[in-house]
Amino acid sequence: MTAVLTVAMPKGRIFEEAADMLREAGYPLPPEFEDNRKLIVEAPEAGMRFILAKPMDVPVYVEQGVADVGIAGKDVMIEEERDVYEVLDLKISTCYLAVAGLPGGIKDKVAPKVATKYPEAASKYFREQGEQVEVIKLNGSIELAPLIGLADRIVDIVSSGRTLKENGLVEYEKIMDITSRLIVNPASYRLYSDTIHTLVERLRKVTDSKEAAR
Ligand SMILES: Nc1ncnc2c1ncn2[C@@H]1O[C@H](COP(=O)(O)OP(=O)(O)OP(=O)(O)O)[C@@H](O)[C@H]1O
Ligand SMILES: O=P(O)(O)OC[C@H]1O[C@H](OP(=O)(O)OP(=O)(O)O)[C@H](O)[C@@H]1O
Repeated sequence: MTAVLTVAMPKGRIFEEAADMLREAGYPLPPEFEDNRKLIVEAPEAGMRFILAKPMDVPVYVEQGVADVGIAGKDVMIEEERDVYEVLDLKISTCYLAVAGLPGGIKDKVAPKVATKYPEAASKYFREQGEQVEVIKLNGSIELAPLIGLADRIVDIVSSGRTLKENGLVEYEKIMDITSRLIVNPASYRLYSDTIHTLVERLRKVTDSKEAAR
């Protein structure tokens, strides 16, 4: 039997690309899907029910089992480390996580301050590099921190590189490439294995055909 899946969708940047991809995969979403402020949207023809969440919260809904599947950036996955299965790289919302700061930033400072929206990911990265840093958590406008002396470096997402450039900052090192992932609640994966398997395979076809067209 085909189950109705509850899907945790990230509001914001990823939303549109993810919705387009689901449509391409053959899941008809209502035309008003994109332009209302409802947080729960039924899509019976797709056999889905969507909950629209803050990107950072998507793995929480999926881990807790109130959503069967979800779409989350790899940045969110490494920051949150939730008990969910990451089953497919959707290859959308491409960007990367990097260390940046002022040009010629002091490299040999003891325990430099690092401002970031990703304290766990940043701490892990510097630990692996064998470098001691003091991590300062911010919620946005990360590029401000080195400009006003709050931090020596930042760990943040880079996409076009425009924000760094326009604020006179430079990239020191790339940490990792980021794309969005399809994630699944482990119990749902067992309970609704056929429906979830079909979803994964259909989405995989879309990513593969996009890859082939490149
Ligand atoms: N230039 C970018 N900046 C930030 N995130 C990006 C960028 N490009 C792609 N992404 C992806 O989009 C996700 C963030 O989306 P979005 O900016 O809508 O959410 P947010 O960070 O919670 O924003 P806000 O706090 O402003 O609501 C990230 O998890 C990342 O995977
Ligand atoms: O390389 P770019 O294309 O310039 O994109 C990167 C910028 O976009 C994000 O910020 P966002 O717009 O989400 O604002 P925020 O500062 O509120 O997080 C990110 O934190 C960078 O600041």
